[in-house]
Order: sequence, then structure tokens, then C-alpha cells
Amino acid sequence: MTATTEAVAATTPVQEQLDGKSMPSLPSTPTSASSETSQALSEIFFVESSRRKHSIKIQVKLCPEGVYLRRETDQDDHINEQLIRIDDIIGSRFGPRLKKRPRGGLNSCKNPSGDATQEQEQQPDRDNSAYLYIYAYLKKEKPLRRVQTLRILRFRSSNDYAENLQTAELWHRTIREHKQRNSTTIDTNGSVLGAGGSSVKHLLILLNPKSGSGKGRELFQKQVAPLLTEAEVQYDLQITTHPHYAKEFVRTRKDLLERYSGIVVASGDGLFYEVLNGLMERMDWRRACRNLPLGIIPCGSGNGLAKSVAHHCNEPYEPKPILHATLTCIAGRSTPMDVVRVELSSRDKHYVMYSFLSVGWGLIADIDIESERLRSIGAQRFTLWAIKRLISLRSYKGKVFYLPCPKEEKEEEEQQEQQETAAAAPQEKETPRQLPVEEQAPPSRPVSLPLNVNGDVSEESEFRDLPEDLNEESETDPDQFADALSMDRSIFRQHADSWHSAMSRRTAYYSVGGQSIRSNRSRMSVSQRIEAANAEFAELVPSGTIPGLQLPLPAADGWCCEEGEFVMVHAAYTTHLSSDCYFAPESRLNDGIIYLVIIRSGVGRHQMLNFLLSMNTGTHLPPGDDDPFIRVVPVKAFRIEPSASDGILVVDGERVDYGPIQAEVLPGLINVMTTNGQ
Ligand SMILES: Nc1ncnc2c1ncn2[C@@H]1O[C@H](COP(=O)(O)OP(=O)(O)OP(=O)(O)O)[C@@H](O)[C@H]1O
Repeated sequence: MTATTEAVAATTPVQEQLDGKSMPSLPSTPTSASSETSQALSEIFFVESSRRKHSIKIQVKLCPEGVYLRRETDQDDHINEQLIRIDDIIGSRFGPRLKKRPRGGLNSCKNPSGDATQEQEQQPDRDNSAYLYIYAYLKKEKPLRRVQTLRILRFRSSNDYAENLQTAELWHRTIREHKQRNSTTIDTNGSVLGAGGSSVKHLLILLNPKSGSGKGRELFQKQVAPLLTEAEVQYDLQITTHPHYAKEFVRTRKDLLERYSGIVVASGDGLFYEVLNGLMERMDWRRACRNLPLGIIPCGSGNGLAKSVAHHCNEPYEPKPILHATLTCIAGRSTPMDVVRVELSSRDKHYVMYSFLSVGWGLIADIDIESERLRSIGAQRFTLWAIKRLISLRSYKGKVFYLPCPKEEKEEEEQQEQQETAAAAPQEKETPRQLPVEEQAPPSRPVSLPLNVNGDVSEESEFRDLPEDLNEESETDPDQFADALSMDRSIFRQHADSWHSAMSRRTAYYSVGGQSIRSNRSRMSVSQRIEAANAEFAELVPSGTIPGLQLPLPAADGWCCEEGEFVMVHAAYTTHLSSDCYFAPESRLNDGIIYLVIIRSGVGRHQMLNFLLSMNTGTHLPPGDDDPFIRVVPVKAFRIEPSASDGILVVDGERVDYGPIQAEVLPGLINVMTTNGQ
């Protein structure tokens, strides 16, 4: 048997069988008590190589860091060591020799005589050996890749199969325990590790068979399911049958938190959007966001989130994005991720939605949506439409308000240094007309009454946990609630609209002075009922901390405004808008920052062409603040007020109704599955 073939191509499986036909090892193998399995297991294996005419002795040691293989040959003193990190091992299985090849396309196991088929045929039933199959995907740098690796340990110290099986099972169990100890959030069985770490929860996998090229189901069966089996992940697969299926499923499933340890979306960004918004509609949204990490397996066409997550964890994406993302979803770790609360208003409708990628107005949004008609030609549609739109470059009139991020002290220091260097010739920007908001014309829309709840911004008060029993139906007649709300929607709307609609039939418990009480609005006056409803909804949804869309923005809070004509305004909060669009290189999953890219009218076609062409390498944004047309502003919140009544606005790549729109970041609201948990 050859030494580990480190140089093997990214997805070529490395497979090796180690034969424990000799004596058991040093130290003697512990027995089955679980406390004992925390110690290292070690055993000597031999591999006879007919080709090399000598045997190779391999000491295999299983410890919390992973599996050490130390090999030396009979002939010379050459020693070769390898550590298969516990992070890279996704699972193992034990039992008799697998009759079938472990996975499609793999070479069959090699026995000492070098021919597995022969061995299977010659002594199918007389083999008392027990086998342990260790599945690993070794992470390699330069180029960044995962190398699929299978190590097979053959235990045959005893003539009794049951004894050998016991040893193999011990190794299997120990691998599991080391992995569980190594995971922060979910174990490799898809279970949240609670105090005892013993729950047996499942992963919920939502698969859109129509996403991307429409081969979601096939891709899942071929690429995802085998990995889940290797990792012994228990899961429920839900195949969506229509738009909003996934959203309704996560919104209404009563035992979501009890049954599942995480939700994996096998689809594009569109389905992830549904899942996120479905979760936010639940009464127990806060607990769901905290306890149910979300994963994405990219089967769509854009796949911005999957690429951003891979980028965040320094994991490979191409050439097998589905395989790499699946490995991320079964790694058992998660990282907080920002969510952006988007509020928009069109005609007399008012919506609230939760977004994770971007909000766009202007050029990129137009290219995204208008090129839909060329969908059949694939990704080329964006290039073609971009050329078309560059030839006839449009601009859009309106106002852009934003709340710049308060700078960290360190950043401020750095900036100060830079400013001092450049102080000799301070430059005044000509084009962007950036004014404090008090100098702006009053908002075009009628100003509603100020909000009566939720003026403060403390996360404590905003994101309180709800009582456990919120999903229970209240005995109060829901229609009374609806009536009370419908009396003054202009006030109420600021907090509760869209699906948290004023006409919502939901009722809930809410807490007053530390006590949980059941709402009893029928004995209240109308104004009390409205106030109670406002308070209740403030608890139910993460209401924004910025003024409602129809209210002016307080200058005292530091809002800035630019007015004029824009080629585009695009806000991003993940690094990638799609797998090949590295739009906000500075972004981090949970930095609490929206990167607002503002391109003003007057920008040259050539500059715009360069901008679009260099988006895939992340070099499209001008360094510093000096470009008169293209700027990126890190903000906490923003508002766009288009002057025209028709146009294109996108949220996470999907078109939404056109009109004033505002967004505010809710830092680290959800958890996404990652490999590093950071
Ligand atoms: N069974 C289904 N049939 C038709 N549409 C569906 C089905 N299930 C979900 N959808 C809808 O399809 C839309 C697009 O799905 P998805 O985002 O997964 O794929 P995509 O558009 O190919 O990928 P991307 O968003 O990354 O470009 C979603 O908004 C979802 O509502």
C-alpha cells in the first residue's frame, strides 16, 4: 500500500485499508465504558504490499485532536506521520466489510494481497474481521480544497467476530465523542448539545427542486445524501412544492425547536429568504433565531450567501460548492450573522421584511431583474444586460439618507493619521451634496404621530425572549384585537405591518412588571387596547430602532442625506451578492454594518464598465473617500426615497414594490452554520 497520497486532486478520494491482523496494541485497548473512551486508543496495523515486497507497520492512535497514523517500513527506517484532524473527520461506521463499494465511484478496498474483489469472493463468510470506515475531508491550502479520504481499519486480533466488532465499535464511539466535544453548537448527529449533550434532534432540510437549473433533487441525492450518511446525520427532508411552502412550514411547525437542531436550505438565496422570514413570523422568533442555526447548500443560480459563508470560514467553494457547503452544514458549528430589517411603502401598502444579503436601487437591480427574460442563456444574461444598460446609462432622482457607523476608536486613530498626512491639501468633494438632515426639505409623506413604545435601542429590551407559552392560542377573541388595531392604523403601523399585520389574528401572552399575564383586552378602553397591542407587538417582532418610514429622521442622531440623481444605490451586508460577485469585501457576517455603495449620476461609462468588470474580484470600490462619483459608506441604517413612482427595487435579489424603503441592521440576530464557529 502506498503512503498517503497527499497530492491527490481536490475531489479524488483517497482510500486506504489498514489491517489490524497482528497483536493489539500499546496501550491495551480500553473497554466500552464511555468515560474511558476519552483516553486515546491506539493499535498497530500492518499493510502488506505485494508490489513493494515488504510490509508497512502503522501505528494508529485516536485522540481528541484526531487520528494519528505513524508508519514505518520493514526495510528502512523511513517514518511517515499524518494527522487526520478531528475537524476533518465527518464520521465513521463500523461492522463487517462493506460488500458494496462505500460510495459510488470509489475503488474497492485493497487487502494485503491487493485485490478486494478476490478476497470478497474467496472468503466472504470466514472473515472474522470487523471494519471501521473513517470518512474524512482533509483541508488543504494552496489551492484551498478538501480532499476526500477514506481510512479503513480492519480489526482481527480475535478469532471471534463479536470481539473484533466490539473494538471497532469502541473506536467509532470514541470518534463520535471527540467530535461532539469539538463542536460548539450542533453535533454530527444534528443534535444540539445541551447540558447532557444527549438529545437526538434532526436537521430540517428544505429542498427546492426547481432552484437553479432545476436539478435540486438529483444534486441532493448524488452529492448531499451520501455525506449525511457518512456523518450519521439524522434529517427530515422537506421538498417544497410551491413558492412560500418553506416559509409556511417554518412559520407554523409547532415542534420546530423541539424536533430540530438546525435548518438547512438546499436551494438558492430565495428559499433562504423565505425561511428567515418564516422564522421571524413565529411567536418564538427570538428563541428560534438563537437556537436554530441556518445552513445553506447552494443549488440556486445566485448563491450569494453560500459563497459568503465559505469566504467567512476560509473554506473552498468551487469546484464542488454543494459538497463544500454540505461539509459546512455538518461541521456542527455556527456563527452569529446580521439580519437587516427592511421597511418599505408603496401606494397605501406598508411592509416589513427581513433580509440577509442586500437592498438595491438602480443599475445592478435593473440588470438583475430585467435580464430575467434571458434566463435561458444562464449567467451570460447578466453580462449581456450590463452592456445594454451601460450603453443607455440611466439615472434616478431621489434622496438617500444614512446613519454612518460610529467608528471604532482604532479606526478613528488610523483615520486621523491618514487625515493628518493629507491635511496639507484638504479636498472638498464636489458632487455629493451631503447635508445634515435638518437642512433637508420636510419628508414628502405626511408625518404620522410619534411612536409610543420602543424609543430606546437597547438590545436587551428589543430582543427579549418570549415566554415559552406564546404559541398557545389565547382565549381572547382575536377579532376584538383586530378591531382595536384597525381604529388607528397610522400609529400602529410603524411597528406592526405586513404579516405582523394590524389585522393579525394572533394573540399572545405578554409580560407586565415581571409577571406573565394573559392579554385581556376586552376590559380595556380603546386607547389602552391600542397601547397594549403596540407593546405586545414590540415584543413579538424585532421592531426597528429608527423612526418609521413615514417619520422624519432625527438630525440629532447623526443622519446624513444626499439628494440628486443616482446611477445606483446598493446596500450589501455579506461579502458576496452571488458566487461571482465579491461586492463588499470588508463585510463580516456579524459586524453590524451595512455597506452602502452610492454611485452618483455623472459617472463615466468607462468607470462604470470597470466597476462592473471588477466586481468579481472585489476591486471595484475606489480606495478611500476621494472618488467624486463612487463611494462606499459603512452605515447602520439607511433610507431611500425615489422621486419617481415607477422603478425597480430589489431585496436579496428579489423584486419588491417600488417606493420609499429603509433598512436597519440587527446585529448577529441569527446563527449560520460554519466550520469554525467564529
Ligand atoms: N417547488 C417550487 N416550485 C416553484 N417555485 C418554488 C418552489 N419552491 C420554492 N420556490 C420559489 O422559487 C424561488 C427561487 O428559488 P431559489 O432562490 O431557491 O432558486 P434560484 O432563484 O434559482 O436561486 P437564487 O435565488 O440563488 O438566484 C423562491 O423564491 C421560492 O419561493
